[in-house]
Amino acid sequence: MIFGRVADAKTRDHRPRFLRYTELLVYDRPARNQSVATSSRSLAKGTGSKMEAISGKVIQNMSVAKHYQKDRQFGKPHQMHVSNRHRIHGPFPLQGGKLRWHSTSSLRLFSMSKYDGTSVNRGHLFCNVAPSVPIVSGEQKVDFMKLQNGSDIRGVAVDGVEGEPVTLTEPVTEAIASAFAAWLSDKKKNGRSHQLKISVGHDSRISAQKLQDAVTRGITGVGVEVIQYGLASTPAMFNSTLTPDDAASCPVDGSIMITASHLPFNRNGFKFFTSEGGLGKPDIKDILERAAEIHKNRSAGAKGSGTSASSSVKKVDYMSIYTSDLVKAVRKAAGNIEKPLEGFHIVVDAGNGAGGFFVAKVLEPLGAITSGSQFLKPDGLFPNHIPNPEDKEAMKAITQAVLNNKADLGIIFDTDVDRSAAVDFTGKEFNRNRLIALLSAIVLEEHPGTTIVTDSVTSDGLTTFIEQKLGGKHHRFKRGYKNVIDEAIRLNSIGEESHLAIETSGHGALKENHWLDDGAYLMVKLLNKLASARASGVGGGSKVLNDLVDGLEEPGFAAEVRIKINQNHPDLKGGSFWEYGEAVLQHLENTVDSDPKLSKAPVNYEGVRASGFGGWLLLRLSLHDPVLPLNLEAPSREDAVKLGLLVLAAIAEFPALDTSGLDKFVQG
Ligand SMILES: O=P(O)(O)OC[C@H]1O[C@H](O)[C@H](O)[C@@H](O)[C@@H]1O
Repeated sequence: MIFGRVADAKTRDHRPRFLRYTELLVYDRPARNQSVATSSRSLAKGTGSKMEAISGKVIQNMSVAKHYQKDRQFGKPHQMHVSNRHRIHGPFPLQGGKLRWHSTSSLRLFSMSKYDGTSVNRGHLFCNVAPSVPIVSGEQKVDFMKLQNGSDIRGVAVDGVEGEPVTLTEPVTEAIASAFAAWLSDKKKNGRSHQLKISVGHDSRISAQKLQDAVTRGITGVGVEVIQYGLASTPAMFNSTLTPDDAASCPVDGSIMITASHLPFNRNGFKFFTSEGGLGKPDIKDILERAAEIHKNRSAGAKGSGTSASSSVKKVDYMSIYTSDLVKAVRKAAGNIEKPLEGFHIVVDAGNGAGGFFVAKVLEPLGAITSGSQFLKPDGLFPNHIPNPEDKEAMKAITQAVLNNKADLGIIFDTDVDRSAAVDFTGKEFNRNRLIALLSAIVLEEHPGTTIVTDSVTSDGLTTFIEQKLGGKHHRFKRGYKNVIDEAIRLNSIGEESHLAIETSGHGALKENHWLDDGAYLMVKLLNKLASARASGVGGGSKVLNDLVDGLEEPGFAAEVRIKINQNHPDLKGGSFWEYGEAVLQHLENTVDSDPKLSKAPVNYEGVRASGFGGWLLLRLSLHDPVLPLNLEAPSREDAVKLGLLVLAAIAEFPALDTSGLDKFVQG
């Protein structure tokens, strides 16, 4: 039998306005107890027909015309249909523009994901429908370790982008989920009196449902209970391991969020939590090693997950529970007023990620006017802009919404709501250093003198602001939200009080909120300020927020240039890109030491940071990629170019570096 699937996709990552195409994936679907290989072979051998050519293959580059209405203002449904404008490589059962299929075969067309409110409502088109089964075909060797991305797991979950084959298949996902359950079971084996429970949630990606099903099979297959939250935010998932709630079976023992944050539509991944926080790199490595073993055994015919399912699956509307705490926090800050935001006009841009809940479940119950909010409906193709506060287009979109609606405040989230940024009533962004400055001002009012931990690419002006204006201490640490949070926890453990760990990327965590990395909670801190200022009679609406960052010196010019390391270049001499990058950094450090125009930062935790020409530069190794990101800030572009030229000269003797971006930058 043939099992086919059409996955909707975009031709270019993140670019909503480009042509979309649809791709047909054809898999052999073996009869019960029949191996894929057998099925495939007999199919090919038996008929010699058209089916032979497509047996077991993924047919790519099929362009299916469809009409798609942009969901610019929610409410407009997506439309899609298959027409006769097909460009197919290889035989395909189409006749007169309609899909025709072999009578003994089944074809399932997945239309674009369509969501409604907080519950996922996928539109599936079925032709000669047969129940889908876990796809186990074509899985050869899987390099599980390559799925590790720092403290997350990330992979390709949807076919459709050339050169990016699916790595997060359903069997791989099942194995990872089983491995997490096994890891958790080992961790909790002492003193446990109940059956383990794991909550599972996902963002708006088109592969969410498929992976949620596979994760559920993987967990229940090893006898652990699953509580599905459906569309959720990453911080809500962590919260479910902490906050008691009987109806929701909370706290759960562990939690899995299915997300790839702001990455392109075809990716997906997992974040794992216990009540101790997000799992770190060594835990992820452990889980992937276990998953590889499980997958190997299952592929070799050992009893698979799903077949031994013995535990239950429960569905819970957890976002309602989680958001009620956010609402309570704002009411409390305003002296228990029911609608403390009455009269404030606040627009939200969820970028079609998971953050749309903030309007109906947080702002509206608090009395805010939310008209003009945009892209609240989840759509895993991200048709409007990338849900990412670091993205210029995204920030432009929310800024425009604030100005068009004459709103008091704009709020923007990333896909899974662990990051956020805001825009003030004048259209100025509370993002990067300015967001950190604002949160620092709020936190330092509550905890005078406390240490603010930030990532490494924060500005000199921010340090001056935190230390001289606010009377706090700025601890500029490393890039990476987990690094920043862990450092703040470490400081507290050695007696240095810290209440805020925050990155320029919009990740931020507060001690008062269990060091939960929560974009929604960061915004709640701003709402608290608005509500409490008004409750205490301070006028001026949202200007109270602008006043808090008054005096922050902002650079005239800031840029990040990412310099790639060609891992296949002979100059690496068989070594790793990491070693090569370290050698580049050492060389730059020597150059800085001997250049009177530059002075090395006295305290620095990663890469090389130096001041010069009224600004600063930081060259460091990326956390994940064979890349050396260079950050430059200076009073003017001209000064930043001078810094760039010095770096360019220093790294010229490393031919494995692709300096084209930096060349372009210095040439203007
Ligand atoms: O080191 P880079 O490649 O610039 O990436 C750094 C970023 O990686 C991930 O996206 C993390 O979630 C961020 O916390 C971190 O800032």
